Amino acid sequence: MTTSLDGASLPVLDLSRLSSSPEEAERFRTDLREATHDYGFFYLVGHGVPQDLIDRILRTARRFFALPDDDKLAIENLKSPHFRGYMRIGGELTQGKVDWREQIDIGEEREPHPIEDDTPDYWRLEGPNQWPDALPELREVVTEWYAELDRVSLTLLRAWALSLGADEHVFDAAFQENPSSLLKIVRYPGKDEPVRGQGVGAHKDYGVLTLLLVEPGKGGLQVEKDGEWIDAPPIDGAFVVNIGELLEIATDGYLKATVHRVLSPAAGDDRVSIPFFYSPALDTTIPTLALPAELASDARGVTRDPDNPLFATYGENVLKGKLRAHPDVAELHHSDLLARR
Ligand SMILES: O=C(O)CCC(=O)C(=O)O
Ligand SMILES: [Fe+2]
Repeated sequence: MTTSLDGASLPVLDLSRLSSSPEEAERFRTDLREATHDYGFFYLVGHGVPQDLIDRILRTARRFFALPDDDKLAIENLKSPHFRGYMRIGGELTQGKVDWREQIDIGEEREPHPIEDDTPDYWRLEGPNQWPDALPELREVVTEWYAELDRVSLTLLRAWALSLGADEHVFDAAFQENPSSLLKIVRYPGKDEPVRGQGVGAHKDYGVLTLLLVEPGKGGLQVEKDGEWIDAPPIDGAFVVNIGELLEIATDGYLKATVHRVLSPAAGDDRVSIPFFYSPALDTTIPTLALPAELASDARGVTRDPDNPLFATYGENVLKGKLRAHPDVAELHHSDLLARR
């Protein structure tokens, strides 16, 4: 069974069960499948990411946001055609409304992809990061974070594959060469308002799976379930994990990319969170799994929303999201794309 912890509103799964007996590993995989079929969200413990690294990345995040504006704006995302770098409060839209958060977006460190006439548009997302000169340790800790979270993510992805009756390695190829994972380090400032407003608006994540770290004690994340919002406060030492649109596509809706949002903290408070979006190469078209009959009968089909078309090619799906969320970067660097779309 899934562990239950006081106050946990979502299933809690212990990843170390996978390295216990084969029977226990099998039970873990069933729990994983059920949690992501029913909720699309769960808490992950037993993941093996050192607490010291968790503390260090949270501390470094706080130091980054405490830098003078000039240091942060030196790496503003408006300077990057690849949507990388620091975004000031008000720079982002979800469902056409302003998100009340500042953040730094960091991707895989690459050279810009060569662009010719027939190059698919999404290759524009590939390129270098912008790192803050004023905080060199950010790059060090983020590099370690990527290595740890890649490991946890691949372990989860293989467990999903097995639990869905597929080959354990069915998704491996897409993640081995040129993965395009993305890390956001986010701060939600407090706001004085009668009803808690939009920290980040209701959305689904674009990719495969998200590992979210939230500062202890900082609520605000809400997850949609049967038309209601469930609070998902952080549990010390646990990640909040959710699946993205690509796994919904891969399973014809058997697994669910669940809508979630963050409410702004109250005035005088703020909240730091660090979502890691584990993602394949931009030109990956995610394979559709042939589910065993007993699961296939529970597949709900992929969500059809005219305001949010889902694309099976990851680059298309993420470019859709970036152009929509960061219209200022899009206008500045990709006006030709906007005109064409
Ligand atoms: O900050 C959080 O807790 C969640 C952020 C999120 O959902 C996102 O950036 O996609
Ligand atoms: Fe999200």
